[in-house]
Amino acid sequence: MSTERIKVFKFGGASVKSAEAFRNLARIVQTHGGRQRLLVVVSAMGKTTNALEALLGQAYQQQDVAPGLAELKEYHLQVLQELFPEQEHPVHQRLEHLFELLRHQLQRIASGSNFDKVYDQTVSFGELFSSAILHHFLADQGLVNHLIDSRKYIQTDNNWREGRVDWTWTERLVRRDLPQLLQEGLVITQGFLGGTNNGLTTTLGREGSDYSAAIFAYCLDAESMSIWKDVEGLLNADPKYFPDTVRYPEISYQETIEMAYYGASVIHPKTLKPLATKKIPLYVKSFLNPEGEGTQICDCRFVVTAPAYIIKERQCLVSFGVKDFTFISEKNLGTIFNALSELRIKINLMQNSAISFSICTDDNPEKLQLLIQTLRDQFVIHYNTELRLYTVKNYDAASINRILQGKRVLLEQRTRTTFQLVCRSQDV
Ligand SMILES: Nc1ncnc2c1ncn2[C@@H]1O[C@H](COP(=O)(O)OP(=O)(O)O)[C@@H](O)[C@H]1O
Ligand SMILES: N[C@@H](CC(=O)OP(=O)(O)O)C(=O)O
Repeated sequence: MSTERIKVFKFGGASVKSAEAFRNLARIVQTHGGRQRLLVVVSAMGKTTNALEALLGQAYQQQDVAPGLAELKEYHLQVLQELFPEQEHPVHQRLEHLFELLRHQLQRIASGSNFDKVYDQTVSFGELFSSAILHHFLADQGLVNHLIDSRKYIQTDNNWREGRVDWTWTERLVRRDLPQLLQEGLVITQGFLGGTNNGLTTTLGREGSDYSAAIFAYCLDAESMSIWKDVEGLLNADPKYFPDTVRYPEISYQETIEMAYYGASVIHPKTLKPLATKKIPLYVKSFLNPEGEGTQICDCRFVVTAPAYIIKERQCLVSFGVKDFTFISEKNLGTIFNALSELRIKINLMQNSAISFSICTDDNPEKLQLLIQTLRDQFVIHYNTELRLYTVKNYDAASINRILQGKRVLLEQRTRTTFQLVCRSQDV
């Protein structure tokens, strides 16, 4: 069966946050997608994943989850009520059932259990809710669609909260079933979720639905993938921080991978590799202005039109000093890197001097305490939190001046193309 003309659309939390958002999504599918050969990947509604994380935290500490659960259910039921006013509609029963499963799941959580494993079994409900709603809503709009369970297709190991994809199995399963289903109509599935070979749920990392869509696009040799966002495309900065952004009409995979790596939250960093491998173009489009040109990310030569500004919030700067006035040696560095790798702590920036070594990393208090416990006998460790990491790609004098203005710099680094600095979050 030919898989040539399949397209993949991904809709994030913002594009399914309300009943009106679901209606808008259906219009986009009708106008820009079509009735067949389109795979739609959907994230949890609005901030549902955050709400589920909070519920999980309460359940883990044996606190009462009832009020939070009721609030989350109420949010979903309100949207449901607007989209499906008739009470006999099967979607109502389906959502009731899913919320009952979630309630049981939260009840079962024991305080000593493997937190990361339980996380995946719990936080995954957001996408199960949204995909069930979308499946029924599109069907009611006359858009024939199959709802598939992405946990049965995206196969991962049990690296909880950041499942590593088994590409061979995933490709085999996707190619076995989906081309046929895609000939018959649309296929709807959940972003963010994977499954292990013994039937447990995994997740692919926060905001990982872009990556899910790219995995399906890769396995189906898709013609293109489009991610529908609340911005006009890939911009040179996050408009939530910068009032004067410009859109890149076309940009290379390489440039975008680097932006995502440095923290441009518009695209999950793992998304680009599968697409670049098969040269599948990625369109970043606005669900608020679907006719807009958006951005095409492809195998092109990028001509720099504006420096890119990237901000990573909630950073922590940790410095390791030797205790005996000897220098930081390769052996010392080896010890530090081993501990970081064991604890899965990612380095966002690093720098060494004669007697100390510093890293900038995402602020995670639990992991930081474990790191200190592991290394405190060998190093003097100091840390600062509530920091921000700024990166300017393709910088010039004006962009550096702009970033430096009003900041007390804790650490600064530059290469030929990239300027980075760490400063306090309150220095704006
Ligand atoms: N360089 C950038 N270009 C466009 N948007 C950006 C950029 N950097 C960060 N963003 C932010 O990404 C947001 C969209 O991504 P995200 O919230 O993850 O979407 P969704 O969850 O709906 O998929 C925008 O609202 C914007 O604030
Ligand atoms: N719902 C998950 C996965 C995701 O990708 O969401 P979004 O597309 O809304 O960023 C999260 O919030 O992490």
